[in-house]
Amino acid sequence: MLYSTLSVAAKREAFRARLASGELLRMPGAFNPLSARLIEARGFEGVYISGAVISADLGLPDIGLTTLTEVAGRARQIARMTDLPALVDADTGFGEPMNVGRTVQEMEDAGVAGLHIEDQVNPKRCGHLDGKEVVDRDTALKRIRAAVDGRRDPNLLIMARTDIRGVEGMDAAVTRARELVDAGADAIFPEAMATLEEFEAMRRAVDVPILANMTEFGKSELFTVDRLRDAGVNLVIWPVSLLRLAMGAAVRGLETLEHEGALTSRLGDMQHRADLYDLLDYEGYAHFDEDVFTFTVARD
Ligand SMILES: C[C@](O)(C(=O)O)[C@H](CC(=O)O)C(=O)O
Ligand SMILES: [Mg+2]
Repeated sequence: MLYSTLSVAAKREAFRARLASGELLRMPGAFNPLSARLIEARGFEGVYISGAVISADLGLPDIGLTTLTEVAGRARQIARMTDLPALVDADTGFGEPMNVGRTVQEMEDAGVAGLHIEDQVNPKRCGHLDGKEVVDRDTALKRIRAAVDGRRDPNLLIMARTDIRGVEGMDAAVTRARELVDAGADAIFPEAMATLEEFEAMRRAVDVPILANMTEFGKSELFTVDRLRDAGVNLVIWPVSLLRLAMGAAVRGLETLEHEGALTSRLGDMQHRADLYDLLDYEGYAHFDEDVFTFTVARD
């Protein structure tokens, strides 16, 4: 009922512990608070909060148009709805290194377990598109140092994302990843790795957890969880996948409505009302009503 039953501190601690255990944590992207509930109910280990999804949800492209306030607000709505740890996409940190410090504090207050900050120039773009640019080494490291300085809860996971692979190649990516770890990053998100061998090279390069981005229609081949685990990956995200699936279903549903004038033939594709109510814990609210509001007042 209502929000997560765990405190934010407990979620961060659990996230750190699971990462330290070496298991591979699967974190599908929640496109809204309700889908975070579904991810938890299906037994996944975490929830990813994607910048691309937040932008798309607002009808905007993912080119740095969203503000810190919008992203932190959505992160709060999603993170509070689940007992799972949430990892949020903080893009380039929303400004200069000083802003990055503030971004970290806002995200801490929003209740996420971790966030990632990337080394793209502003305005950023999707990491799987051509023509992106990265900042110089100094600026990239300053962003991470500012993030670490801004953090108040040592259990908040600060992940550095590097986009340099798609710009300067794999050697540069390995060097940048090592430098980001030296600057204080707790984990590395090597963006747009093309092959499993590239993930393995990144695995050998740093001794902190690494993340694999299994976004569709991008630069990376889509590897299974088992193959990523064997390559030594610690976290995997499918950032936009649930939104893509839901939008794909919406397109097909609208087509049916156009052609058939009713959605009867699509009922099997829909989440049943009963399943929605389970997810929302309607029953818990009903009991609450009974226990709290159904009482008799004695008159004498
Ligand atoms: C992970 C990502 O940063 C996101 O915002 O979800 C995107 C995903 C995408 O656009 O497919 C990315 O840059 O990879
Ligand atoms: Mg993003």
